[in-house]
Amino acid sequence: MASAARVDLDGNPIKAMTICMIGAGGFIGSHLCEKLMAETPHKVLAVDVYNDKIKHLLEPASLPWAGRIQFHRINIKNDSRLEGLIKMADLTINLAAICTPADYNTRPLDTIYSNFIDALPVVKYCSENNKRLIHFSTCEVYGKTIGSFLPKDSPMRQDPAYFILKEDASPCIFGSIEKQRWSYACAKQLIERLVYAEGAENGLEFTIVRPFNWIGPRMDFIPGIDGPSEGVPRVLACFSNNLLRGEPLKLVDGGQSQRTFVYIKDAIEAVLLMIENPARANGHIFNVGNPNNEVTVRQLAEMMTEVYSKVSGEPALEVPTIDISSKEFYGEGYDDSDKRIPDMTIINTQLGWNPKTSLWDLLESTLTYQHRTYAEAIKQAISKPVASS
Ligand SMILES: NC(=O)c1ccc[n+]([C@@H]2O[C@H](COP(=O)([O-])OP(=O)(O)OC[C@H]3O[C@@H](n4cnc5c(N)ncnc54)[C@H](O)[C@@H]3O)[C@@H](O)[C@H]2O)c1
Ligand SMILES: O=c1ccn([C@@H]2O[C@H](COP(=O)(O)OP(=O)(O)O[C@H]3OC[C@](O)(CO)[C@H]3O)[C@@H](O)[C@H]2O)c(=O)[nH]1
Repeated sequence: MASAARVDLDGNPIKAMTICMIGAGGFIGSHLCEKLMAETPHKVLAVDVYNDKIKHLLEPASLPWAGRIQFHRINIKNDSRLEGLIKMADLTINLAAICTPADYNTRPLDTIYSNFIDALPVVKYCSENNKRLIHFSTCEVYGKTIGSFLPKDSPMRQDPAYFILKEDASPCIFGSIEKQRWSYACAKQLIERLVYAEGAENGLEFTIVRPFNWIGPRMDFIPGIDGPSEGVPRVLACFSNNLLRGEPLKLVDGGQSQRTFVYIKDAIEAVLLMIENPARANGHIFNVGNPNNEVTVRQLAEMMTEVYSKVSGEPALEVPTIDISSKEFYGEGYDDSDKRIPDMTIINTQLGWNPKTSLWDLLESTLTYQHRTYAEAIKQAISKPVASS
């Protein structure tokens, strides 16, 4: 429950605020709403087109935080109520986006509109009404590392200067225009530049968040269960789906790309610090990730296989992985980030935040959730006879 004497990092009392959270019904939004309801006195105006992932916070009316969270079913593309909600709030957090890589090269227009055009009014209303904005960008704005352009056997590839991603120093390196994978990163980069320029020219109080592969319960969907059968979610849900169905995990282009994964609950702590410490967070761009949790995608698949066997009690598959080309898996125009290690200096200095949870531990709690939530539904779906046409 909310404690009476909450203070910020400088020892000042934290005043209760109203937060307009756009995209509140998604993966990150649902965890942020949960945290705000359970541990703070703040009010949330939760904006989204869906609310399935926050239903447990909205009903029943007897919940301890009833009255502090209100759901507004609004598509921000075309709804005049948005400006009113931003005006009512002290802070706006924009999470709304198309952010699944399978969409970037197959629906590049929707991706660019969602990540740039649809975010424009949010920035404009915040700027015009002198309202603070926390905008969610992505680690994908870094694109590829400088090191990836060096010869494979170059010793410079081991030098952190060629791969650590630093908010105020690293360049944004994308592929050619035909590689439409980069439509998302490019749209996110341009909206970051716009937010930054609004800060510089018009005094907008802003914070930009660059999440580095946050994972945990409620991420995306399991195809054919709570999402389209042919849909392709992000890697955690793809691999969870394979494990639940007892089929090999598909390694795109050999699973050689590297990622650092951070537990959603650790990352939400960082966002709460930003919310409650405006003087330390305003004007900054923050990497939020866990540099200690780096693996190749192949290693992730192997670890998830082992953890899933432990939490489900089922034996691991004899052939746990199969290789698939990116063209076959994602289609024409896919490309990839080779490696993503966040520099943590800025978030450390400004907010004193550090991630805590190891990859093994976060996979254990997440796959326990996946098994409890989906195993029975998958069993039933598999045993159902396919309708003849
Ligand atoms: N999860 C990660 O690791 C990660 C990594 C990098 C960046 N991000 C960024 O963080 C943000 C949230 O990501 P997430 O993982 O929670 O994604 P998500 O897809 O689970 O959540 C996005 C939410 O926005 C809503 N939304 C989209 N368009 C909308 C519209 N026009 N009007 C109203 N609502 C709309 C969706 O319905 C969804 O609930 C995104 O901006 C994403 O680019 C996330
Ligand atoms: O079945 C699969 C699915 C994916 N891969 C490969 O895994 C890597 C990671 O994929 P994913 O988590 O889906 O996405 P990215 O990390 O590439 O991009 C995301 O990062 C942040 C964000 O902005 C939002 O979450 C988004 O763009 C990748 O190499 C896939 O090819 C696989 O092998 N098998």
